[in-house]
Amino acid sequence: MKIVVASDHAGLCLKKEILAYLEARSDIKEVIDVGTYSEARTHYPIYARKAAAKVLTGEVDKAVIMCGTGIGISIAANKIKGIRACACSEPYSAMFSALHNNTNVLAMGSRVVGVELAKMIVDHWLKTAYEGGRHQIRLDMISDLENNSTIE
Ligand SMILES: O=C[C@H](O)[C@H](O)[C@H](O)COP(=O)(O)O
Repeated sequence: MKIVVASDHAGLCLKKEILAYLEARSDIKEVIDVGTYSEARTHYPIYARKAAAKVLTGEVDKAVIMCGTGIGISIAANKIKGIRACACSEPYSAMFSALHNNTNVLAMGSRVVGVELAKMIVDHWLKTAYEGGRHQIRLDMISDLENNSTIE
């Protein structure tokens, strides 16, 4: 499996920890870090977009993205067609986002979760496969929203 990681300045410290954690795992073939690389204040949509691009081109399988809360960067990622991002601060939601929603992006907040909890969230997310079945009609409905998002 290949993973891209990304963060703004606020998520940088957690991203460094998660990057090292993923690189140490034997089941992860490659981890790509698309920034940010310094603590200089920046803007999370830039990094949501960079990570999403890697997922959508198929260069990587999934993305783990971080900002202060995980909220802004997940909102940005979810604006990109084909991205299903979840912002998680506990493992249960991460696991069910994979099982039911086939999420391809996991967002976390470095000002919200500690490093060990974040690793546990990543573990549960990565080890859980999409269940398909009844959930696919809902994902198809989400795709319809992406293609026709004007609400009358
Ligand atoms: O949802 C937004 C993120 O948490 C940002 O990381 C946060 O807003 C950045 O805040 P600041 O510019 O005050 O570091």
